[in-house]
Amino acid sequence: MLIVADENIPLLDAFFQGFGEIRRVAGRGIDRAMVEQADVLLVRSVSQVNRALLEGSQVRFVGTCTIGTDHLDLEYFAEAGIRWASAPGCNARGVVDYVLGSLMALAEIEGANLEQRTFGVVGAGQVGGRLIKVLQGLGWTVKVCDPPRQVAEGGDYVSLEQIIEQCDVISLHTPLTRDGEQPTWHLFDEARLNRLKPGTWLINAARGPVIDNAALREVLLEREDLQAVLDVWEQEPTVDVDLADLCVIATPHIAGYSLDGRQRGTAQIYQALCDFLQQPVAVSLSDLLPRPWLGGVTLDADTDPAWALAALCRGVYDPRRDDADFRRSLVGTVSEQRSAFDALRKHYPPRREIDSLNVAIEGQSPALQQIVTALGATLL
Ligand SMILES: NC(=O)c1ccc[n+]([C@@H]2O[C@H](COP(=O)([O-])OP(=O)(O)OC[C@H]3O[C@@H](n4cnc5c(N)ncnc54)[C@H](O)[C@@H]3O)[C@@H](O)[C@H]2O)c1
Ligand SMILES: O=C(O)[C@H](O)[C@H](O)COP(=O)(O)O
Repeated sequence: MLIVADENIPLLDAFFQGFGEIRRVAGRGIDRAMVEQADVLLVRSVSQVNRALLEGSQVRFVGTCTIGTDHLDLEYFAEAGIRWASAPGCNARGVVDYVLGSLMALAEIEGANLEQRTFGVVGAGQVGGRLIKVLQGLGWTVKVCDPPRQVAEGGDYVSLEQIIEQCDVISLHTPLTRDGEQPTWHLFDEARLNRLKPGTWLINAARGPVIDNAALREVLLEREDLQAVLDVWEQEPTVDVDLADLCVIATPHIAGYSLDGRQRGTAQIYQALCDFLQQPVAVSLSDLLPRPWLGGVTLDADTDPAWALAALCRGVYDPRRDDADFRRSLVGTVSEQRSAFDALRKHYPPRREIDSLNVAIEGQSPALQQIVTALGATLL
């Protein structure tokens, strides 16, 4: 069996060498000739997998080691009888850590009290759902917009217009969709961006085109009160440098790049391939993932809860280092910037998720206990 795989998929050998030959290719440059003889194609989000790539090949299984599936032509797969799998939720916690780290940075930069803000989460799936749980666990006010879930399940949801009118912080966690009842392409267009409440913080760690980037650039130029955090960009790996300059935090699509999340993505696709081939699962991620290394922290019961919250979140992940590296890369020609975008991602340093963190509290402090539990760190 020939497996053609994006070279940036971690643990390829550990999971897949038992199946046959693994041929590594650059994900962004995958072409027909590379996949023609492949039985299995393993990708990440940078490869467009569609009829133009696969027609005439012998590929029967496509696995994307990512949450997002907007780079896959699922209609064509159904028509061609190609089985596919993605990795739902694999790096959702990494994105939550990114959002929390961004909130802590913004609170510091703006001198804002997070407890007094109203949070809006748009998209309550794997990522948004986890984020909502953390924010509610902290006792903060959260409004949620998810029309597909509202229709399917009912529940306590608000409209997008209510989010825009009522929220001080808006975090986007929808898939990128162009069709259907609730398409998200340019969900935040010029009109909606202009209606944001004064002082709104807008965070996009979903997919770039969920926000009209050109419109956002114009609105940010006009409205200095708004703060934007962007991890994803409309024309990745090309970035609108003027827009990046106007963002308070700008990063090269690394929100979900926790070590755990990336390796979990590979493990989920390995399991899906075993299922497709009707083979037993023989390799386990827990045997491969390095032991948690964030270590332990001891908090005195007198520690100020707001300080503890910021310190714990920043200890896990502070996006300002990635922001600085990214801004340094936005020089030279467009082609150099595109290469730098991919290089920052390819050589991304290992980052652990918050459950690697053990927190002990010396003395009795229900407020600190609530914070540690809400964040998902391990309370000793
Ligand atoms: N930046 C990163 O590194 C990174 C990492 C992981 C995931 N992502 C992206 O984050 C997004 C969310 O991922 P997920 O795993 O939570 O997806 P998910 O499919 O689990 O959840 C998405 C939710 O959005 C809702 N939704 C769909 N259309 C909507 C609309 N018009 N308005 C409001 N809600 C809508 C769905 O009902 C669903 O509940 C995806 O775009 C994914 O590709 C980015
Ligand atoms: O969809 C996802 O899982 C994330 O956006 C993921 O982090 C994308 O990473 P990439 O496939 O571009 O390496």
